[in-house]
Amino acid sequence: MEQQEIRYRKGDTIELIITDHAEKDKCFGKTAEGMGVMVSGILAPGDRVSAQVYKVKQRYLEARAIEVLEASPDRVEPVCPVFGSCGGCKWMHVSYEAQLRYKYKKVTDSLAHIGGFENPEVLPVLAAPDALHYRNKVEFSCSNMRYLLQAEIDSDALAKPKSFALGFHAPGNFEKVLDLDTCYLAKECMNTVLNVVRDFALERGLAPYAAKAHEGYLRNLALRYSERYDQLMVNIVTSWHDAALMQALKERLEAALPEQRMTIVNNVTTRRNTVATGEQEYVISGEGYVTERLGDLDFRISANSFFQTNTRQAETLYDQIIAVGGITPEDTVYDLYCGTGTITLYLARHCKQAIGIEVVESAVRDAQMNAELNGLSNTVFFQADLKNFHAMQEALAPYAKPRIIVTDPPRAGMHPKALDTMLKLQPERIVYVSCNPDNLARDGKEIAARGYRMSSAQPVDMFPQTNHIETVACFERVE
Ligand SMILES: C[S@@+](CC[C@H](N)C(=O)[O-])C[C@H]1O[C@@H](n2cnc3c(N)ncnc32)[C@H](O)[C@@H]1O
Repeated sequence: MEQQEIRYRKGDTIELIITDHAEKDKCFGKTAEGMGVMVSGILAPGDRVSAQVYKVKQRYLEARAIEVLEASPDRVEPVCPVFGSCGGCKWMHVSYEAQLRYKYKKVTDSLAHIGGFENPEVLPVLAAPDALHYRNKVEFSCSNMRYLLQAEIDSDALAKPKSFALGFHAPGNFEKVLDLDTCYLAKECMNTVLNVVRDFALERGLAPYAAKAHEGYLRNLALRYSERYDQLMVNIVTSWHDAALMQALKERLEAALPEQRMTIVNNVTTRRNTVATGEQEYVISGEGYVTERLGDLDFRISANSFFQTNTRQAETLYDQIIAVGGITPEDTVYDLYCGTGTITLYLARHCKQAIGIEVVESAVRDAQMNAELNGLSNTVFFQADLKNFHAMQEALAPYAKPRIIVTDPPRAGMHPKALDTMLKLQPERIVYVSCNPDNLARDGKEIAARGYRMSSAQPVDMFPQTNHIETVACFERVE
């Protein structure tokens, strides 16, 4: 008898097995009849779930998970009680071993399917030594609209005021903030500060920032921690400066953390956006920056400087770059998208000349200062948009041609013009550091088409409990 085709309709409840991760925090699944489904929900490959269809496409369905009927063996109990409501961690519901497996698969799949690399040889992911409390920087937001947890909505009992929250933005919501007392990715001293600042703000009746109305005083609490020197930076971002209030808060923080080396700064901004950078900075106590050590280099990090957020894995990542770069003392090396020059300085210890290029002016200033701090005089930094890399050749002419180019672009990958100019320089080796496997694969495809062979791809896990993965890919010129 001929099998009857099943017709799916919007609103149908279906049952399916989750097979893989998909784009934008969704998962792929398949019904028993073999129909592909893109499902949203906190899911893991191996889960059997029921879901409600909300879109019927010609070749697949889109659905929202209703219930996990049978849990994947990868699942574990998340340590954070607000996991799922907070957008910070995406994969706390699966074991760390499973997270590494998923990340490995993501890099391999992207290189194969987008990059066209046949059976790409991807090395096992270098796991982070700490799966929790690894972040050296956390930015909390303050809002007059507290995001309510489902349990609170269901019970109608509000344990805290609705009109004040200090924590993380609810996923996809620029106004509402989930009030937190503990972030499991932050250091313990950061959580202490979070609670001291909240208590202080509530006691004093400080007005939380209202994003839509663009009013209120307290906007963000940005914290940085230097592991090597045990220094904490507390950056209170407000809409105006109130010296007496800052003094009182300083005393409160020092009383709560009497042993902690601490610097307190107040960044003031009148901008509409919710980014935690100020137009003006007031140093309330200490030096106004922290110093961190990577390898045998010191880096001075001020409130608004970029620095890798996982210190221990940053060292692993940079060691990988040196290991695959094959750099000799005669080499000139370019470091494209150099940020505050951390990679450039790492490279400078091994080569004759290291040249960093970066668009953000303050980052270039930090890079120059850090080169001085470490006595590395064989570095040069250019402030430029790499979209115009081709127009920089005259400025670069006094320096030797680079044998090796390191590139560490933002998530979007390299601008096509920057990629083209880099390939026209024909370095012997390109070390591509990427935080986005899809764009690494896209750019890697072009690099391979222009006469290079991908000789290694090493994923490094900088962000446990999230779906992010960093990869160091090495390309060698063959033609
Ligand atoms: C992933 S970060 C790399 C930072 C640095 N390599 C490190 O490890 O600390 C990317 C950097 O690219 C810079 N950037 C973004 N777009 C750029 C552009 N068009 N031209 C030059 N630099 C750019 C950003 O400011 C940022 O510092």
